[in-house]
Amino acid sequence: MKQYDIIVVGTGGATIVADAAQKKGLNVAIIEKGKFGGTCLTRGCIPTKVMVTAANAVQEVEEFKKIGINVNSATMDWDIVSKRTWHMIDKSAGIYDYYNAFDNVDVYRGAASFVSDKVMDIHLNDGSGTVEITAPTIILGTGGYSNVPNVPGLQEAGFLTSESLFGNKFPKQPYKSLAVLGAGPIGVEFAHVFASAGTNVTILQHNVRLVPKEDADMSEHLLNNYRERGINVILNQDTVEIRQEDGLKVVVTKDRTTGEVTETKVEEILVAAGIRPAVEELHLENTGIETWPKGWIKTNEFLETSVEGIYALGDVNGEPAFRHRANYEADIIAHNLFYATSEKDYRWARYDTLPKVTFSYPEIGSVGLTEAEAIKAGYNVGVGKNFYSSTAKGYAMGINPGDVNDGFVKIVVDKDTNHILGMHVVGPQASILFQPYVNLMNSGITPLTTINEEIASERTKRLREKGISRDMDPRSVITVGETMSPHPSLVEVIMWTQAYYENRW
Ligand SMILES: Cc1cc2nc3c(=O)[nH]c(=O)nc-3n(C[C@H](O)[C@H](O)[C@H](O)COP(=O)(O)OP(=O)(O)OC[C@H]3O[C@@H](n4cnc5c(N)ncnc54)[C@H](O)[C@@H]3O)c2cc1C
Ligand SMILES: NC(=O)c1ccc[n+]([C@@H]2O[C@H](COP(=O)([O-])OP(=O)(O)OC[C@H]3O[C@@H](n4cnc5c(N)ncnc54)[C@H](O)[C@@H]3O)[C@@H](O)[C@H]2O)c1
Repeated sequence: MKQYDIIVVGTGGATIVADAAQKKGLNVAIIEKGKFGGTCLTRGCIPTKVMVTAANAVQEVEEFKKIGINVNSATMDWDIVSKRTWHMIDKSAGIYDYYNAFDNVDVYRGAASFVSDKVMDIHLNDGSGTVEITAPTIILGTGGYSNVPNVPGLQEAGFLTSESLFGNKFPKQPYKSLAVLGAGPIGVEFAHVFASAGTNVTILQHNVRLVPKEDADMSEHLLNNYRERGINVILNQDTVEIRQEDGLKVVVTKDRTTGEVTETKVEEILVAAGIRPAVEELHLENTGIETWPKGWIKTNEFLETSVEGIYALGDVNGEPAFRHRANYEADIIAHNLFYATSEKDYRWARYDTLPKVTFSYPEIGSVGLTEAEAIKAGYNVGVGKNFYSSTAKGYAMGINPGDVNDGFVKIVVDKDTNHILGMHVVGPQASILFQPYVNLMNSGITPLTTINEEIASERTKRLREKGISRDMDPRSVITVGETMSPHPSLVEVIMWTQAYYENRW
């Protein structure tokens, strides 16, 4: 059995740990069963944002008239947008070559499973058999998959998920009509893309709101804008069955309150109903790794699992699923394993300053608690709102009070301390606007906060007992490097100067 210093499973965010280990000269095994680069590059953030950027341009042209620019309506050149999308997905091939070139790295194309706590079997993709390897340190960054609801007739009718859309079902031209099941970030982003490409889009959402994880005011503003531009949104629906009729697919849904039945006849169905963790193939039952009921791997603030030396990061340890969260967690693991100068210098994860962006049109950017969450948490909540139209720049952009696209900013404050609890923006460039608040909320003296107390190596117990804290000096370039910024957004242009300055990644 081949022995390594570290095994890294999955080539999304986990590659940050692999990079650090490689640079330290350790013997590294990287295992990937699918496309190198993981979800974000090959079927998630990057291809969707290439398409969303084109869709944004189509919508922005419509707004030019308001500021005195006469142009014809824009149309999307599907072939060019598709080529640009696949140009990014195909970058995956270079990642294998990159890692394979290092003498101290072995790259395995196959699915990893646990034989016991520190021993893994790799079922090689080429069918040549299995390889057994071991290491004292194992990093699990296996991500997640689309959750496909059990709806009668769905499998028979056929459907898309983000995996198959960016796989063998990528359309040669936009669909004539599309039903999107689910209106989290995936649903509303694809609805925007296809509606901008000329597809007749219907969103069928289970919840009473679009993007229900965001502040309710954001959902309402997005709903008004989607309906205004002709996207058919039907909320509060249970999907009852799918029928096939005249070569089309009929989605039968029922209002969860009134029971009213709606039939939506479309060319294609996109399922965007959340994700589940990629754990089945890992055979965690052969280890002491504990999971939550739906399979997410339990981790603590140091990203440790319940087996010492095994860490889990990114989508596989729970939601919300963001590539910048996976990167942040991987950076913490890499720091603690390879760069920390003493135990006092150890880093830990905090999630109250996690930035979130939904690349809908308009965009939504947020950090921290929603108004409802803050009230539920027992704070003495104060709220402030400001509309784009109240500023000179808003006027210059052609946004007037009362316009359906008059976006706004909502701040949620603890009135007892004046501390910012949350910041929410909906409107043009929302993905950029809220970042100063992420930096502010992430700075100051930060005490270690325990996550999942029962998961604790001896070192973790020691650090918790000591009650260490970290000085997040707001003027320090190191603090910038330890602050998350939403991916993929223009904020990264400024935030990542730190990474290049420090030669961090
Ligand atoms: C359509 C879509 C759009 C998105 N847009 C955004 C966005 O704009 N911004 C954002 O921040 N996030 C976005 N996300 C979420 C983001 O893509 C994920 O949160 C992120 O990619 C997760 O990274 P990860 O490192 O946890 O896992 P992944 O990137 O999923 O990597 C896991 C890898 O592990 C491999 N693997 C799994 N099991 C095994 C095994 N047993 N053996 C070997 N290999 C294995 C998989 O093949 C995969 O390549 C989007 C997701 C989707 C689906
Ligand atoms: N911009 C971004 O950063 C970005 C983009 C896409 C995805 N992501 C992440 O990826 C993950 C998955 O995204 P998502 O949008 O699938 O998940 P989600 O869980 O946020 O949303 C799924 C939505 O589907 C609805 N739903 C569930 N079952 C349904 C059914 N049978 N019929 C109709 N509606 C149903 C739910 O009410 C929910 O609002 C999330 O964690 C998200 O944060 C992030």
